[in-house]
Amino acid sequence: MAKPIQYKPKGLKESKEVVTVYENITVQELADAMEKSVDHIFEVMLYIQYTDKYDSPDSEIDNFHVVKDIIAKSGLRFRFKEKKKAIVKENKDLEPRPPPEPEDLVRRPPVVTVMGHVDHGKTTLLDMLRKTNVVDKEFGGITQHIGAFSVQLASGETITFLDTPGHAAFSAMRARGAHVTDIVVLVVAVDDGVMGQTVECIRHAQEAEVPVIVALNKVDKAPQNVHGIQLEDFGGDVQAIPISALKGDNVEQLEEAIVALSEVMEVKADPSGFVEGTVIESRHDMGRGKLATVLVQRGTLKKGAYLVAGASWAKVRGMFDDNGRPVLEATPGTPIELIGWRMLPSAGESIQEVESERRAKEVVEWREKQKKEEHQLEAHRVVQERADVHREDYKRRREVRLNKGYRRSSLYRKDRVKEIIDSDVGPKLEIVVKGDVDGSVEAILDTLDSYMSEQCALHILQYGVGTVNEQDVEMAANFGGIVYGFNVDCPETVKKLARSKGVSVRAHNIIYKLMDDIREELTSRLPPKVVEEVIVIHGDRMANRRFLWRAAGELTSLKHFKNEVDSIKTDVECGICFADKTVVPQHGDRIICYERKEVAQQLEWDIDF
Ligand SMILES: Nc1nc2c(ncn2[C@@H]2O[C@H](COP(=O)(O)OP(=O)(O)OP(=O)(O)O)[C@@H](O)[C@H]2O)c(=O)[nH]1
Repeated sequence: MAKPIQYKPKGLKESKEVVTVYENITVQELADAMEKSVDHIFEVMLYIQYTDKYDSPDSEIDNFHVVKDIIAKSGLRFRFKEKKKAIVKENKDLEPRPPPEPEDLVRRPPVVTVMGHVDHGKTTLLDMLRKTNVVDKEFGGITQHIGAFSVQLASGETITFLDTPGHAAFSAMRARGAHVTDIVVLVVAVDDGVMGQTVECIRHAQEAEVPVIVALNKVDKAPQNVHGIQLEDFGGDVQAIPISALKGDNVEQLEEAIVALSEVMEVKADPSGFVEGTVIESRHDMGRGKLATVLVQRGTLKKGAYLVAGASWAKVRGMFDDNGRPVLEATPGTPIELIGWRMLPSAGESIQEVESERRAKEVVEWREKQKKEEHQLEAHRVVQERADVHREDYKRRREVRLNKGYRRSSLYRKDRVKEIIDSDVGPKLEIVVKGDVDGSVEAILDTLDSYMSEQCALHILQYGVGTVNEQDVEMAANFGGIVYGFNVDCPETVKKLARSKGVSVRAHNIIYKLMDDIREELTSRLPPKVVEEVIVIHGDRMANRRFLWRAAGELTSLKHFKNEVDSIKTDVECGICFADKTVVPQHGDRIICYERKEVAQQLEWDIDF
């Protein structure tokens, strides 16, 4: 007797889509691999045990059975693959130079920032300090504001002052982690005393661990107040030097105090090797182009050097001091303005010298790429966050809908929750219904209630009376749905929004036409049905037909003697080979051949008006 063959038809199984997965795949990655939404994965997980912990798109699914289950429940098959190791990119950024050897250090000018409360005399003091410069200004150089200037004292010492507006610049530099200032000169007008900004400046200086020298200013105005200034807040031993910035009294004493303090602090730097520095200011000059004031902090800068600052680079074409005079080289502690930038660097950015233009470009490219990747990650994070909010919102709304037991439509009955959710896997139509009056909306919903088929799920996202509005469109957009309006308008602005979101808004004023429209939409979503027709063999030629042995899948070979043939005639002997090699045909087995055809599905819905 012929033994019934029990194998499953392989040929049919092959038609399922295969999802490639790997260990510890995240919810998002699984959704991507399945070409489904993250929501879909979460919903399927509602029906799988021990999945509560996978509650965000970034959650790694560490239980492979869960992954398999999700895929199976979605009507797909899986293939396991080793996760590709993340390619470690070669870091092309610059390495900071190792700290200098103590024997390479030499004294350099201290860098001073002048701070103080508004109107206490910062600008007046800076002007006066500039005037104390003993260096010959015959060159005709006009004092320029470049953000910093050097003052050479009669003693031969040099001090560098930063004159970018007070603490704003100081804070900006600090925010970028630039440690530029060695000493803060805090201007306190004796006629006004310690004020709000004074205290703030002290705090800034203390946080940056920069020592403070107090310039008690305007002593010419109120000399009697000098001893009344309370300096306790300044912490520790703070030098206070009474000056008149306006008249220049004691300004040299202040400079000497700065030099003395810098000696105690051993303000030193290594003038050899590749240059390191900080951008103090940058600007566009009509005539000279892109300019940046740079404070050299290590090495000696020369014309022709290649510098990188942030994501910009320069080949130094020229260097100028604060009097606009060209300089040939700049040693540590020296501020210079330089030209040759491809892009303007920002204040506070640190500068490093590189060996060549090629290297400068490479570093900049690398940094730009890094920045872009960071932006992309950030954008991805924002999108994720929004998706999370959306998902929560969707769950909440669905919960409300289900808890109401949904009087209107059997589509929402609680006992059908699972079906609804499962139906998310298959074809579905999401709609928003708006009508002119209660009665018409009611009539539409009643008619939709008569749709019971499970061929394509029909979800009513929301319904109501009134014109189609933005919210209807947003709702439809979120679910890839369609808005149906019955006897209602759709304002131009809403139409525009719908266009931009790719939402179709359909206006009808005859109810059966609206229903036909919905029926068409439902039908168009049905996948073609695969039917199997038993091929009648009697003497027919069967060219181009595919054979199916129900048990053994497709025929991979059909031979007449030694020749591969397309068909075989009735009563002619032939050799056949099956895809499934595990099947051993037995004497008396019947071979039934099928042809598989795809036919359009008909929607089962008798609309009852
Ligand atoms: N009598 C006297 N007036 C001074 C002295 N120093 C500055 N002033 C005056 O105080 C006023 C304010 O001085 P500025 O140098 O502009 O003060 P500032 O701190 O730079 O002010 P902001 O830039 O607004 O924060 C000006 O009218 C100066 O002339 C001083 O030593 N004696």
